[in-house]
Amino acid sequence: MEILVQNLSKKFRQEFVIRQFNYTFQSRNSYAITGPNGSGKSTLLQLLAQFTLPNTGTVEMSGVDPDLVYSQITYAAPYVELIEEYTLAEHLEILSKNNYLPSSITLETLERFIDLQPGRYKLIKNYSSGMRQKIKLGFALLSERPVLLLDEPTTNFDEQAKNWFFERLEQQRNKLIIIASNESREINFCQEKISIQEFK
Ligand SMILES: Nc1ncnc2c1ncn2[C@@H]1O[C@H](COP(=O)(O)OP(=O)(O)OP(=O)(O)O)[C@@H](O)[C@H]1O
Repeated sequence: MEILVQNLSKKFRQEFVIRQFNYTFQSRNSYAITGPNGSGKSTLLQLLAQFTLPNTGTVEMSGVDPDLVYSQITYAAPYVELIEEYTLAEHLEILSKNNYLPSSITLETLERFIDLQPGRYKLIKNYSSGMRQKIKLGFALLSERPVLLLDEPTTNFDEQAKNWFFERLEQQRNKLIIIASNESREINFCQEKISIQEFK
C-alpha cells in the first residue's frame, strides 16, 4: 500500500504554508516530517488525514476509495482531544463502534497496554496530561488501521513514558508511520526524513 501525494498546496489567508508537496509514502516505512515551529508540519498531517482540504493537489491511497482514505488512518496529536467528561470505557466503546479499534480490545487489555491502574469510573479530565497523552497513543497503537500519523508524540513524556512509547512503536514497523517532530529520538526512529522547508 502507498499514499501518493501530488501537487499538494495549502494556504491560510494569502500565505502558502505548503507549496507543491509531491511524495510517495510506502507501507512498512517510517517518515519524519521536520521543520521549525509554524512551518506546516501539523498542516501536512491534517491534509494527509483529510481533516482539512488542500487548495491544490490530491492525496490518493492505493486500492482505497478517495472518500475513505481517512478510514485507513489513525491519528494522535495534542489537538485531537479526548472527551473530558467520558471514561476510558466510554471512549473504548465509541472507538470500537467506529471500527477505529478492533472489538477484541477490552478495557482490561487497554489498561494493561497503557500501564494504567484500573479506573472504570474515572473521567478523562481526572487523568494527568501525560496519562492522557498515553491514552491517545494507546488508542492509535492498538488500532489495526495501516497508517499511523503522530504529531509530536512524546511531548510532555518523562523518560519512562518515552521508553514505553518507543518499545511499542517498534512493534508497528509493518504499518506506514509518519511523525511530525523536531525531537531527535522521534526523528531517529524514522527511516526517511522530510524537511517541510523544501515545500515553500
Ligand atoms: N486554521 C488555521 N487558520 C489560519 N492559520 C493557520 C491555521 N492552521 C495553521 N495555520 C498557520 O499555518 C502555519 C503552519 O502551522 P502548523 O501548525 O502546521 O505548523 P507546525 O510546523 O506544525 O508548528 P509547531 O511545530 O509549532 O507545532 C502557522 O503559521 C499557523 O499559524
